[in-house]
Amino acid sequence: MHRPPPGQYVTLSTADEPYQAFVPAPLPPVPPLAWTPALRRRFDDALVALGRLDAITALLPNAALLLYSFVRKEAVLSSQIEGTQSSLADLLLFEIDEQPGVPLDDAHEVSRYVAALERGLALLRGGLPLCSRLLCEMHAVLLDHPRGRGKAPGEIRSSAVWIGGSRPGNAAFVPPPVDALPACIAAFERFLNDDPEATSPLLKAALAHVQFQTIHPFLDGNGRIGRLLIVLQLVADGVLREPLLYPSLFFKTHRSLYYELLNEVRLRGDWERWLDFFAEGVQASAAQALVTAHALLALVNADRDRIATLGRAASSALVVHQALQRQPLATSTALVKAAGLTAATVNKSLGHLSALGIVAELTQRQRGRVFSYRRYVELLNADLPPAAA
Ligand SMILES: Nc1ncnc2c1ncn2[C@@H]1O[C@H](COP(=O)(O)OP(=O)(O)OP(=O)(O)O)[C@@H](O)[C@H]1O
Repeated sequence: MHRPPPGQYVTLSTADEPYQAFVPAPLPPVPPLAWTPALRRRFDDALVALGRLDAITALLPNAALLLYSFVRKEAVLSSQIEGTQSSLADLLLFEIDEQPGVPLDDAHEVSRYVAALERGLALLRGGLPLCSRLLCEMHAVLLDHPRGRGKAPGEIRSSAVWIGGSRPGNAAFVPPPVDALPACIAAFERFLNDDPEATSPLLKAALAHVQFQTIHPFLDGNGRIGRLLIVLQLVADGVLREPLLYPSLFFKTHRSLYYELLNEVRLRGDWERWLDFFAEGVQASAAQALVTAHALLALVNADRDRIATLGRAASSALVVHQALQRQPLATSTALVKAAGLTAATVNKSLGHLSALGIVAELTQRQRGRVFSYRRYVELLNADLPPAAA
């Protein structure tokens, strides 16, 4: 549906060149959304898929261990949209201080995405509502790496930004000027917290994502903070108990449509096409996460059964196996720490797990050996695009 642009253009200029910046009107959209039966259906399907995904955290005892890897997978994908080349294995290697196959900065940058999500979750669980303070704190963590430090980490921008083009005058889109930011952000915070009216969580996440990108409150990292906000908000609103959803694969796969639909909202007030795309993305991501979760849990259960045949050695090997689910690439030192067993016991267990074909040693070194829970990592990589595999 086409409407007038949901906001106002203001004319500004740099070096005598005029340009127009867009200041979005507060959410929710006016006039109200056109809920066609097809769009309702999309939202229903997405909510059902989210419910199924959420259920695994309650129903399956090992599901909490999935979180570690799922969060990292989302970090890799979201950061690839931004242009980093780090793969999941690179990130896991970086985290254990092993040299990844890509520039260290890339892996470092991706690791900050994981840390930013953890920071946001901790603040949320500590009682802070979704607000600009929380987003700024996450942003400070996200940009805490060599390339990010010059881009005002943790601060609302104090200069103009533009998207597409070499200057505001030839940009595809110029977000609100600095002096309009406080009012835009205050209205955005109110919307996230159901003021002036409650909005159902999935619709809120969809509308908020566009609004956040349109406001572009930071100098850099808006895409990643905006994608993190989707998952955080679903957690804040009780749709998911844990951030198990990774929507960035969908956005990455359909990146030009993603950008086009963000534009269509601003240019023509066409929220409905965006909502349809967003709900499809959430549904597809939740369904994919569920498939991956079941495959991982089936593998873990099958491997547990095989480990149980080890007899007396089984109990220590099961503890190491458990630690490997949290950290599917790990040094033996890290596994000693995680398992709470002696180095000798862990090394013996790793020997058993290698003999069973469950783990593989990657370095062929005597010291600082790195073990991979091979099939587990393969399954996590299964739906990643080739560049990330
Ligand atoms: N035409 C557009 N209108 C509004 N937002 C847009 C448009 N095109 C892109 N965007 C948003 O801007 C984000 C990029 O902003 P920014 O560079 O600050 O974020 P990033 O996290 O560093 O990069 P990326 O999103 O590419 O990972 C895109 O992810 C998208 O969400």
